[in-house]
Amino acid sequence: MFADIIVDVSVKSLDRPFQYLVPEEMVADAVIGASVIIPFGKGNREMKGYIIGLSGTAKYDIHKTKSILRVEKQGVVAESHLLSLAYWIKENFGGTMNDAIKAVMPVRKEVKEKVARHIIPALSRKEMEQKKVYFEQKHNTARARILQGLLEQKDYEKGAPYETFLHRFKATAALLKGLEEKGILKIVSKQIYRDPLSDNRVVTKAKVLNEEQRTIVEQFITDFDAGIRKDYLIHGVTGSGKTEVYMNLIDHVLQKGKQAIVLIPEIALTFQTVQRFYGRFGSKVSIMHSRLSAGERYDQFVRAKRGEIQIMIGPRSALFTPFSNLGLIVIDEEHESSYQSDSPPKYHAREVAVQRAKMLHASVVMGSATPSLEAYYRCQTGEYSLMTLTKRAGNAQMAEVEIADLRAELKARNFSIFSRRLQEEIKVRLQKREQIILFINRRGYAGFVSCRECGEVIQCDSCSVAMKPHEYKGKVSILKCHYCGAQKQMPKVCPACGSKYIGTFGLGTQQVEEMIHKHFPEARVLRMDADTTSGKEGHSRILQQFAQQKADILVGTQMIVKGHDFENVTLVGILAADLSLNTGSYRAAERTFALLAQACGRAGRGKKAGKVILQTYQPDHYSIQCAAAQDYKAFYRQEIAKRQMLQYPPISNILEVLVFSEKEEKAAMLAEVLKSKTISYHDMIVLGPNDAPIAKLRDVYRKILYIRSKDYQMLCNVKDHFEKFMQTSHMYNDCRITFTFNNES
Ligand SMILES: Nc1ncnc2c1ncn2[C@@H]1O[C@H](COP(=O)(O)OP(=O)(O)OP(=O)(O)O)[C@@H](O)[C@H]1O
Ligand SMILES: [Zn+2]
Ligand SMILES: [Zn+2]
Repeated sequence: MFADIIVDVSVKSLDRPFQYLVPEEMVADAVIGASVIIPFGKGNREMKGYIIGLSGTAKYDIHKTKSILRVEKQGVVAESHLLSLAYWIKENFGGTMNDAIKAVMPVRKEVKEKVARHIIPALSRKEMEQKKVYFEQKHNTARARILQGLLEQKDYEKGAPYETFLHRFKATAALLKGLEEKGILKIVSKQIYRDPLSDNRVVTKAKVLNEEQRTIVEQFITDFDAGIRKDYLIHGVTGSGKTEVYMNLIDHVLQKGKQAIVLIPEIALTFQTVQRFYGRFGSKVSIMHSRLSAGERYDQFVRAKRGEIQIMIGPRSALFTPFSNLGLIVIDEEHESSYQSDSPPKYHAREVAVQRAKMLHASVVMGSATPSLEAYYRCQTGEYSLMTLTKRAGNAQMAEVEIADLRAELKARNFSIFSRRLQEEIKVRLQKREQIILFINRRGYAGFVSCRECGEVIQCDSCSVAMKPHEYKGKVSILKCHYCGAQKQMPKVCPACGSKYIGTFGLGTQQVEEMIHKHFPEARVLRMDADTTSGKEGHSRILQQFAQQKADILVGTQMIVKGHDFENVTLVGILAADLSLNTGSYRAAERTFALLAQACGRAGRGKKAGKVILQTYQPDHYSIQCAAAQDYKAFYRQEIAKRQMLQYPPISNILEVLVFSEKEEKAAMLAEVLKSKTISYHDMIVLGPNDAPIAKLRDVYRKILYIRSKDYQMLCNVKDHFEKFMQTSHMYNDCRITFTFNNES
């Protein structure tokens, strides 16, 4: 037998299968997905590889075909469908096959499987009792004691650890072995897993669903039981009880003997969310997150593969949990940009989930209060099925939102970062001992030029995105569009109103904390940003303190708007709502709307009514207006029209090609060469090459090309074409390229 093997190196020139002979004694273990050690290259260096195919015929001279040295038995063998999925990822998102295999396989570095011995009864309880009495009558106290020990166990069938018998019941190895030989008990080896969920489980009962929730659950169940699998999108306003719906769907899928994966953004993976699933499903659930060690993560995959858990919760990577009978993939907060991988293969979890579900005849349920334009657009075209939750669950009302116009504050000579209305409201809440969240929109911090008097932002005339200031000798002199490369001089006065209050500015969390202490010295403040959350549990520690009402005000960046549920929060202040409108990305309006609508959704989730003050320099912008009205559909209509006009995704597709080299001329030259190769393709718009937004990183220069086409497959062809070129042209050996399709950030 012969095996096709991918070598474990992410080098483009080795990115093809190599054929090896499978020695007779390894045939049983050399299955597709197994990892193997092979002699590679002229020196026959021992390398690791993965079997991706098997066949009976040799492709090359059989006398020259080398043999596999050994099959690594430790570890999970990737399901063969996961390998097909890896291939699909490579084809659709770029990167090497090795990168893709790595993405779908659990890490197995530094893994030592812990094995412990366990004693289980080999007789029924009744027989065991009779045997015990028999030994007692024979005055064989040691044996009787051990049998008594087995009978005492809470769960008789499960027995107890070997050690327990040695210590508590004073057994000896010989004694236990003797009893095993007599067929009274069994000594088994069990693998010990690291379980990331602690045992302090609070059991939570399922809630009685409201009508909207029930409708969704019923529709899903009807489809599911009829064998219909679909990709659904639940558009449910903040606090509408989506999580409760997911749990009911999962419950049904589990009852049908299938398993479920729940994707949630890493940042939302707090004790709160996990506790809800754990409370409902107990030990059927496992989690995956970046703070687990490689070994712990690996263990979770092993448990899934052996059928010991039925639900896996985690970020992107949990998508590849090797369940044997997957029925459902839930993607919570579907709009989150963290679902796109930022290292090769730069796949999008939404697309991969849909593909994996298709391969396994499973359903996908996405949910969001602010769906991505992609997902909602696909509901319009009929690709996804739309389901909606229009009301907050359990009687809570949507918060009332007020816009505070910062231009007017400036006119009234209020130079504070808090508008007058926000100051009033903070005072009231502090008096009432209700809690406050102050949210600073730090996306796009200081990365654009705007007017403090009229709110005008300097934009590129042809791309409709904010232009990026470029510093020269510590001063901003020119502005550049990073899509098309257009340049403008830094204006001295505002082109719209003539004001001289024009420039770059931003706001930090620390600064806000200081201002609170100045304005409201009695307030207890918690700050949540990259500095305060660096520790292992920093994140959840702060949230927990706030939930226990140990502070009046929580100040933070985007990380505080994600899916948290604090019932005593009645005021949310959004300090610089429009900063993120100006990141220079075509997704800026979408990101801003989502961030603001989610932030508004944090207020008034309990019995008390909520209020939001949204401070902005651009009160008329549709992102701000629609977020304040918490009107997703109105936002979608305007945004999709803009995407249509400018041919941005989801109407069209954008392939971003990054070219890296330590020599700037070399990177620029390669980018030009690649651009020239696109001439043979039709209906394609190529922008650039330009400096990438980060033009130089760790002494490596980065040039960027944007290629737009309505036809995704055509962009994949271009990618293949570029990859082939890179493999064959030695001139650019010192350069590297990566691809990103329809960038999410
Ligand atoms: N049927 C119900 N009856 C009573 N309370 C409910 C019901 N469903 C959900 N809830 C409660 O409503 C609150 C909001 O629910 P949940 O967090 O699931 O909403 P969500 O849609 O996920 O919100 P977000 O998108 O803002 O994170 C929770 O406290 C939840 O326990
Ligand atoms: Zn102006
Ligand atoms: Zn431009």
